Amino acid sequence: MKKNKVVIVGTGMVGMSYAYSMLNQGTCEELVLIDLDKKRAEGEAIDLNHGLSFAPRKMKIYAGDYSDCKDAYLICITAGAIQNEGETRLDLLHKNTKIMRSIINEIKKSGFNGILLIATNPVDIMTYVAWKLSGYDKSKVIGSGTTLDSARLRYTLSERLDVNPKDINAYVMGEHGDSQFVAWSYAFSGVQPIYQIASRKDSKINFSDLEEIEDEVRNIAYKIIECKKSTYYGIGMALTRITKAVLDNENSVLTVSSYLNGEYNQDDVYIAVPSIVNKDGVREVIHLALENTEKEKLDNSIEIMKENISKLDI
Ligand SMILES: NC(=O)C1=CN([C@@H]2O[C@H](COP(=O)(O)OP(=O)(O)OC[C@H]3O[C@@H](n4cnc5c(N)ncnc54)[C@H](O)[C@@H]3O)[C@@H](O)[C@H]2O)C=CC1
Ligand SMILES: CC(=O)C(=O)O
Repeated sequence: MKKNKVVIVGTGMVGMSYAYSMLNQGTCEELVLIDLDKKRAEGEAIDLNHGLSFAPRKMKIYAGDYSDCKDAYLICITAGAIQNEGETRLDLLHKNTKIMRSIINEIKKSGFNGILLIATNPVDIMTYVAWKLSGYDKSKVIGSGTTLDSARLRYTLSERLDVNPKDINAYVMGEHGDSQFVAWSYAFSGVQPIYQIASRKDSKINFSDLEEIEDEVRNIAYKIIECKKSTYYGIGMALTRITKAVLDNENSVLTVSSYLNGEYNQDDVYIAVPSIVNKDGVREVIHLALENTEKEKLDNSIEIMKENISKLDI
């Protein structure tokens, strides 16, 4: 296995935003692009290569096929249908399960033995599907989960509080979808709990603002889709962040879709919870002592995931 080789399956808007972000950050040494539309992947590879003189490191970028998966360290699947205006991510369930099945079959045939990162929606369920069909280790199959939503939350809070988003430690948990929620009891601006900030009379935010922010973060993808049909830069950078955590063996805390095996008193489901990510994938699921209402929201998300999984023939 090559330690710095990444394959992207799906060179649409999400796949290419991810590739462009990795090129700009110098995240890997070798990058392979695979798509059903081979010509598209070929054109994207040529275009990216023309940016190499401006990139922070040398990279080998080319359009390939599934035989290139064999020695890759990480494969990210970004192939799949997108939501039409008004559709939820869950509306993509059957279409994208079919696509996922065909891709996983090919990846398995290649002899791949690395980390599988899923972005295709509905991402928590697609991660479960990828795991189930591949038979790979639970910890080596990861979904992007609410990494993007947590970044949206950090940005929104940073704007309201006028604090660098990097200093906001706050997490969106549960489904990457309509039932997601913010774990406010674990949200901090620097060293200050957000609850404490919201309870101060002279504060920039109050408790009703927190509800508004949570709602905004939950629904912002719908607004982007209404404005420009799909979202891709944010997820491209979120996927780069996760990839870096794996390739650099970072042990970083990210809200990826992780397999629950007793944590939060739940099992046999992938859902977004803070997890420690390193070279082995998810090293550890962090089991937070959530407030009762937060735990109910997590359970609700999990119920929705399980109900939808039960509709699938996998
Ligand atoms: N997890 C997250 O936070 C986010 C997930 N997404 C999801 O990412 C997925 C991709 O979105 P976009 O890139 O905008 O779509 P897109 O339509 O721009 O690209 C999809 C690509 O997948 C390819 N493809 C389809 N079936 C394939 C197969 N069997 N094998 C190989 N390639 C195949 C298509 O040829 C196309 O190039 C969607 O499901 C979308 O909902 C989008 C944004 C955020
Ligand atoms: C489309 C999508 O899943 C997002 O932007 O959150």
